[in-house]
Parts: sequence; C-alpha cells; structure tokens
Amino acid sequence: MNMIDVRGLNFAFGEGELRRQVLRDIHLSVDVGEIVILTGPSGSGKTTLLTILGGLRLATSGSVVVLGEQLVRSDAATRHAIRRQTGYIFQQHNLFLALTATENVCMALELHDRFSEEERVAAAHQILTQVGLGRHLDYRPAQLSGGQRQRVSIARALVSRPKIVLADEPTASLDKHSGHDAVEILRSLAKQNGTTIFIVTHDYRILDIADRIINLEDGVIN
Ligand SMILES: Nc1ncnc2c1ncn2[C@@H]1O[C@H](COP(=O)(O)OP(=O)(O)OP(=O)(O)O)[C@@H](O)[C@H]1O
Repeated sequence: MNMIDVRGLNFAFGEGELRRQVLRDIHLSVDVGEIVILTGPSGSGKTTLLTILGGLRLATSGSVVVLGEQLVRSDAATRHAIRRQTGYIFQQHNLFLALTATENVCMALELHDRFSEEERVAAAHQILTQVGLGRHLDYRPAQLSGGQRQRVSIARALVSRPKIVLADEPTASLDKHSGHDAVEILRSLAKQNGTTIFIVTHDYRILDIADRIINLEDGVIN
C-alpha cells in the first residue's frame, strides 16, 4: 500500500521575474514501512519536497496523496490532519530547553487529547527507554549530549505511533558514531511498527539504513 504517492508535482517560490522553480515533475511513491533517503546538493529542493509531504507547505499543481488524502490545493483542515499523523525530526532537534526529556516527549501527545497525563508520562518513559535514555528521563536538553538530544527528538516523533516520520538532516549536528546510532534506533523502531520513514540528508554515512535512496538534483529526481 502506498503511504505517499506523488505525481507530476511542480513547485515554485515567488511570482513573475522572481519566480524560481524548485521542484520539476516529481513522481514518487513510498510503501508502508519503507525507509527512503532523499539526497542531493544544497538547494536542490529536498526540504521543500519534505515540507509539502508533511502538509507544512501547500502545493498547487500535480498530485500529492499522503495517507490517502490529496494535499494539492487542500484546505487547512486536511493538512492539519496529516500533520497530526506525522512525526517530524529536524536538524535543530527543536526541544524545549526548559523541559525535561519526558516533558518534551509528552508535548507530542498533548495534541492527542485521548491520553490522560499518566498515560502520556508512561508512553514517554517507554519510548525514551527504547531509544536508550531510560536513565535520562528527567534531564533537560542542556544536560544531554547532541546524540542524546537527537534521540529525545526521535522519541518525540515516534511516541504517538505516527504512520509516517519525516526527518530533515537528522544527523547534521552529530558525529559519525552518534549520528549512525540515532538513525539506526529510528530504523529499528520504525521496522517494528511498520512506520514509513522519509529522510532528507547529505550524510552518506547513514545511507545504509535506507531501503531506497533517491537523488534530487535541481528539482528533478534522477
Ligand atoms: N521560503 C522560500 N522562499 C523563496 N525561496 C525559497 C524558500 N525556501 C527555499 N527557497 C529556495 O528554494 C531552493 C530549494 O531549497 P530547499 O531548502 O528545498 O533545498 P535543499 O535541497 O533542502 O537544500 P539544503 O540541502 O541546503 O537544505 C533554494 O534555492 C532556496 O533558496
């Protein structure tokens, strides 16, 4: 089953003379549980494609179906629904510095009002333990290493058991060892749960975790 199905997607920033086409006739489908890595030079359009897939940016041409919903020319409610079912991991981990690891992970569940406070804490502790941070539950980001912080953000992205995880340069601030460890944890948890993962990266050291590698150059997949 396709989790992501893109056909004939074009995307440009700006209007008139300032118009700059960033994605050109993109066709792409990603299956349930598949791990896809998108590579390509700086400025080739990788982040733009990721944000369209995640419902963070609106496309107006072609077709982009994610979890069965058409995102091209979609309304805000449709994009909001996709965002709720997607986990995000960013280069700058985006953790709240004043909150502990547990509290940061719990935040991701507050959007889902079906969980009580106790259930949220229990789920956060479980996933933090799975990413190897069972002894750092009450640490704040400043007390953690870069690799540990990125594992908190992986835990936060996975705690609501999203069907899709989108990651933008998840290893950019990490050394080789912690970068590979972090994505390997992501890979193994995703495989257990049948989560589809789409990673944008320049980091050739993590290509081995992918089921498929796609290269984007100047807005074209080749
Ligand atoms: N909000 C924006 N407005 C105008 N142009 C933008 C905007 N965001 C990105 N661009 C341009 O679109 C092109 C593609 O950017 P994008 O961030 O998708 O590239 P990328 O492949 O992710 O690059 P990198 O690997 O450096 O992060 C770049 O030329 C960039 O300058």
